[in-house]
Amino acid sequence: MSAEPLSPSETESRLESLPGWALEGDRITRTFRLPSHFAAAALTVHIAQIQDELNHHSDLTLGYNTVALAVHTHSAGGAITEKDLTLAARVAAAAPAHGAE
Ligand SMILES: C[C@H](O)[C@H](O)[C@H]1CNC2=NC(N)=NC(=O)C2=N1
Repeated sequence: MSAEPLSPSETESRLESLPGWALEGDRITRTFRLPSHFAAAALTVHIAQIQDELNHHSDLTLGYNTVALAVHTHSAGGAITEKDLTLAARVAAAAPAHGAE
């Protein structure tokens, strides 16, 4: 998996296939809304599992019924890379089973 920086325009075009994800500053972000606090907490654990499996980690924020991610690649100087898009896709695939929108 490449850790080459993606340009902002390339990132924007790749995010078209990841609904709900957006480029904000130097990170890609998404906030999920869950049916309960417990469901939100469960999603954070699932995301932590995915992140350890990929050895790629977001800033992950648990709210009352929300889970927010902000991702970039530290080892690429904080740029967006393929690793961030892979993590975003894996989280997007896992979230619906937790009732996330
Ligand atoms: C040593 C370990 O491989 C690195 O610290 C990994 C872990 N998780 C990471 N996560 C993110 N987002 N960027 C990285 O560069 C990164 N590097």
